[in-house]
Amino acid sequence: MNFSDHQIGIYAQGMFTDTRPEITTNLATLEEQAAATLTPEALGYIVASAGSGSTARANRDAFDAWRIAPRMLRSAAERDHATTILGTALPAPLMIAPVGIQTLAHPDGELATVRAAAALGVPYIHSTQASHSFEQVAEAGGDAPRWYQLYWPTDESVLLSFLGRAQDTGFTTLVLTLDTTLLGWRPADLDRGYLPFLANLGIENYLSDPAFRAGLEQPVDANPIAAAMHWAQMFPNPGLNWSQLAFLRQHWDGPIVLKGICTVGDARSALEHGVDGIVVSNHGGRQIDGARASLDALPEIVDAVGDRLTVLFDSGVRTGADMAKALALGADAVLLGRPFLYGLALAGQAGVEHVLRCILAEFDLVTSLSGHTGASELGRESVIRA
Ligand SMILES: Cc1cc2nc3c(=O)[nH]c(=O)nc-3n(C[C@H](O)[C@H](O)[C@H](O)COP(=O)(O)O)c2cc1C
Ligand SMILES: CCCCC(=O)C(=O)O
Repeated sequence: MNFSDHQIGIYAQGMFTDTRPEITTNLATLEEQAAATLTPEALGYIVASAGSGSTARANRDAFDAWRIAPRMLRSAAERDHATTILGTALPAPLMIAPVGIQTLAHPDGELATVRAAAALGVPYIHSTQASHSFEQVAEAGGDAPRWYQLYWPTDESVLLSFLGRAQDTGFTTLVLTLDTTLLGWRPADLDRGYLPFLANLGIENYLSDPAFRAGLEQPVDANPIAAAMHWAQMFPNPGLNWSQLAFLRQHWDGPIVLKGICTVGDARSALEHGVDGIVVSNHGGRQIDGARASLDALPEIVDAVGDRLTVLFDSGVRTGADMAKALALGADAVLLGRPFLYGLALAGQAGVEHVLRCILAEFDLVTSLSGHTGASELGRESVIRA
């Protein structure tokens, strides 16, 4: 795939038509454009962060504190960014972060996102909170690489049912999210008394689950509120602890990744507990207001475990240059969060594709212009503290 062709295509569109592209190519300001299409509730849920927003801001500040140190005259005509992460082939070290309830952004929700993933070969990670089921996404997704993100419910029959359905429908790697055993303090939602999974949005991934349904006194359709409350009772799991990972190993036949690691100590524990990878992440600042920036945690975690664990990264990635910085600081691949959701909000599948193509094209240009022939050449010498 030649990512920079996307740039030429955009210029050519300007040459042959007098219409403006409907979605901006400025990934840094995409949020403003998407905001205009979302309801206040959806906007608050998607964009706002925990508490005062200090961690979300810190995520961005951390990117600004690193600058790319470009090198010249290095023969970067032929470039190859392809890589393989835990057995999954990627055209470049980019994946789509797990995001719940995507129908909040667009009626096609996860179906649009997985189709965009298939069109570009960029992996899609299916949230436990998805508004479409494993089965619907597997059918829509064709040959898109697909992983599954688990929120560990306290009801063991539902947990086992999720793991079984995910494996039966071809999700290859399990991502266990650690940082959301309780929902963080989110004033934008609290002020409106708004929580999507209590807002009767039909979160099909669990509403369709046979084990979940077996625990209901009335069918979902007869009493949707009771169904939502049933989920609200099994979702919080603050008792989750390291010793339970052995149980996942027994019931998941494939790689396991822990998402939400922010310290060297936890990265070492992940290694000791025999998982295959981690995602250095603070959940986009949505959980602990005041937590450190995800990018600030990355280099020391890579130094401690990077040679023995796959280290993925998210929280704050907005542009191709951000992607290059995180890879330079040692991430094996980055997860794109809110930006793809903005593309989804603006134009469904086409919008997600647009955002993925833009970030990949910009990444290709930034790395090439700074003297690299591929993502694998990015290293600490590629960046410098501002
Ligand atoms: C609206 C929304 C919903 C999310 N839902 C999930 C989820 O279901 N599971 C999960 O592990 N992370 C979820 N996340 C967190 C993302 O996977 C990712 O960690 C985060 O978006 C990265 O931060 P960024 O968007 O600022 O780059 C969600 C994020 C957003 C914005
Ligand atoms: C209950 C959490 C649902 C999705 C999520 O992870 C988020 O909103 O950040």
